[in-house]
Amino acid sequence: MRGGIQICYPQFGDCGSLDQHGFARNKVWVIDENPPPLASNESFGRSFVDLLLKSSEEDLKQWPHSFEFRLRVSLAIDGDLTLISRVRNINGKPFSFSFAYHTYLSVSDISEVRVEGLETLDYLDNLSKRELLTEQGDAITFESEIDRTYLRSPKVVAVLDHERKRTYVIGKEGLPDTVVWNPWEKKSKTMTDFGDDEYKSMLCVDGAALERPITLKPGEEWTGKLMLTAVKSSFCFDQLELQSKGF
Ligand SMILES: O=P(O)(O)OC[C@H]1O[C@H](O)[C@H](O)[C@@H](O)[C@@H]1O
Repeated sequence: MRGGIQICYPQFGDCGSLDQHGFARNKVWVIDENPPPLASNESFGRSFVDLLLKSSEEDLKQWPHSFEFRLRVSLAIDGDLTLISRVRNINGKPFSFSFAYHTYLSVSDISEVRVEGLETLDYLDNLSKRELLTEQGDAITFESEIDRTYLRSPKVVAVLDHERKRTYVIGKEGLPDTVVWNPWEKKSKTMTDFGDDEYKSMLCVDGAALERPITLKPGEEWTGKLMLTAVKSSFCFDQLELQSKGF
């Protein structure tokens, strides 16, 4: 599966016994025809759909933990997209999982893109057996394959696309980590569902909970929220303005 925002649950990557990124992204989710309403302060100019996933018999064979997963996808009139994942343990025993919103962003030219907000952070380099390193640059730019998990990253990260004069602002809650991935030329050629040159016009920046898996006791619920907005690049990476947008 390529593109969009994939739900990686209950496992991210290959860190576990399940298939890469867990089973949720390969499932048919059910629309909740009667979802709880949006809070009154959130409902103006906003549409939403609630998608539900429960463990099937087949899932329980590979991952024996019953859960209820409610994904609320809501779109505001100005184009802001919010995804809220709620996972509830309906099992008799605690369970743990990792999670990511594997978010494909369309960019004009990856060589002209920079990511701000992750500088000076520690990261696990997935290209080097998850070695723990520290980001040195002022911002992240791209000139080769990258596959990193930035640890304890801030609530807001910005992806600046200079050529398109557009900045993606990615806000997150309940998701301590951020994955940055671009397969670059060599790996793209090995991916059968990905064009050889498609790496030039994409970047994945994923809000995630990876370093410390989430543990839920019976009856407990976890919430992880992602907010994605595109603004003109004249936009200043300014916390006050972000706060006014609800980040
Ligand atoms: O090819 P997929 O299973 O969709 O995974 C695509 C990529 O997802 C994440 O970004 C991982 O960090 C990468 O290691 C992986 O290659």
